[in-house]
Parts: sequence; structure tokens; C-alpha cells
Amino acid sequence: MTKPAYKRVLLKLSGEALMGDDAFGINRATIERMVADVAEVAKLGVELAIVIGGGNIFRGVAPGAQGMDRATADYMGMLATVMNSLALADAMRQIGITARVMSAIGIEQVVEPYVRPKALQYLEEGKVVVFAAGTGNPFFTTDTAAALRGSEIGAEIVLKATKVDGVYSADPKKEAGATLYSSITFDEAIAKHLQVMDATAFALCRDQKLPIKVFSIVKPGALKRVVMGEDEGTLVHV
Ligand SMILES: Nc1ncnc2c1ncn2[C@@H]1O[C@H](COP(=O)(O)OP(=O)(O)OP(=O)(O)O)[C@@H](O)[C@H]1O
Ligand SMILES: O=c1ccn([C@@H]2O[C@H](COP(=O)(O)O)[C@@H](O)[C@H]2O)c(=O)[nH]1
Repeated sequence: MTKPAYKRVLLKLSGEALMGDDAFGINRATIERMVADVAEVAKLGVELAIVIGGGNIFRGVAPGAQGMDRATADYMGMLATVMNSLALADAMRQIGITARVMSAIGIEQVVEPYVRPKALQYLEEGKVVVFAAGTGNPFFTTDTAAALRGSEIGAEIVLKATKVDGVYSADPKKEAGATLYSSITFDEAIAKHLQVMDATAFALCRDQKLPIKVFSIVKPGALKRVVMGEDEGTLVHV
């Protein structure tokens, strides 16, 4: 059997995609399907760390946060990612995958704190590690958390699993004529202000020479194809 292309990856899962067709929150069938995709890859022996977004619950920059102190709203967003992380780990447990949630903000009665050597130990033991609460700092996003944790754990690639199937010349949800890149450099993505990920995340990955693959979490089997090194999504590289 062909081997996976990577030994250790950082998977960034879209929080917004967790809603499925609902207007808000976590859609049961959707999380079960996402977790089945994750399990398929974990069973290949790939060491898997996950960062999940919070857009299905709260974002500091959402219209619903207007009038709030930005840092307070961002802390609410980080707490939203803790809820998603707990739901994800629980869904994994139900299908026999051992996962550990580690939080960047202290809420020890709920989840253990992020301690890098411990995270590395879990990965070496074959457990899936879910990094909750983003970077632990306001004014950032979970994309930046994915770039940061990916760099810290020595991941070979950041896999951004989102609602679109790659990086386009413009937001494909707004511009019908937008074209899909099969690959693009970090500098080009930043210079063209492509909003699929924030510039901080792109810049950190560029500086650490950590490539990113952007692909659809909605497309069946896409995660496995990416991990097997098959042609899928867009590669963002130095
Ligand atoms: N040039 C572009 N190419 C592809 N997608 C783009 C582009 N510009 C904007 N987008 C939008 O970026 C979105 C993905 O980024 P976003 O950070 O909003 O979502 P996410 O990471 O999937 O969700 P969450 O923050 O909840 O985890 C896509 O759904 C797409 O509509
Ligand atoms: O490091 C971080 C990560 C996240 N936030 C806040 O959480 C929400 C949800 O994260 P998304 O990446 O948008 O899914 C984000 O909008 C921020 O408000 C943060 O402050 N710091």
C-alpha cells in the first residue's frame, strides 16, 4: 500500500463548516462525518494535531460583537473554540480514537493546559491532540494558532480544511469568475490580499518554511487524498 506523504501534520478544521446546513452551532451529522475523515487519516499512522475554529459560535469581529470591547469579544471567540474542541474530542472518543484537548487559556477544570512537551508526547503515543483556545491572545485567529502550533510541534504541513476547495484569485463565494490556484507562494497570497487565511498566519508559515494545503472539508475523501500526497486543493509555499 502507498504510504502517507507526511508523518506529522497540523489540521486546521473550519469552525464554520461544523454548522452544516444549520444557522449556528454544531450539526451532529456534520461533526460525525468530519471525525470519520479524521479517523481514516489517524489510522494511516499519521501523527495528527488539530486546531478548530469558532466561527460557528462566535467571532470577535462578527456583527454580533459590535459595540463590545474587542479583546473581550476575542476571548469569547477563543472560548467558542474550546466548545468545538470538546465536541470534536468527544466525537472521536465515540469511534475509538483517543484525543487530548489542550487549552491555551487556563480552564483546568475543563481541559488540560497547553504544555508543548506533553503535546509532543501525546503525538508520539499516537493520540490526536486538539489545541483549543487559539493562541490564547486576542487580536489573532485560529489560522494563526494553526501556524503557531504547527511550527512548535514540527509539523511538516498545515492542512487547512475549509468550506472552499482551495485558494482562488478572489473569494469564490462572492466572485463567480474567480479561478482556483493549484499552488501559490506566500508572498503572492499576501500581496494579492487573498482572504482565505489571515496575513499573520501566511507570514508565520512563510518565515518557518511551513507549507499550507487549503482544501475542502465538505468534499468526501479530500483529507485522505491530501495526506496521501494526491492532487487536491491548493499548496501555499515559500
Ligand atoms: N481568495 C480566496 N480563496 C478562497 N477562499 C476565500 C478567498 N477569499 C476569501 N475566501 C473565503 O475564506 C473562507 C475561509 O476562511 P475562514 O477563515 O473565513 O473560514 P474557516 O477557517 O473555514 O472558518 P473558521 O474561522 O470558523 O474556522 C472561505 O469560505 C471563502 O469564502
Ligand atoms: O488566537 C486566537 C484565536 C481566536 N480568537 C478569537 O476567536 C474567534 C474564533 O476564531 P476563528 O479563527 O475566527 O474561527 C476569532 O474570531 C477571535 O475572536 C482570538 O482572539 N485569538
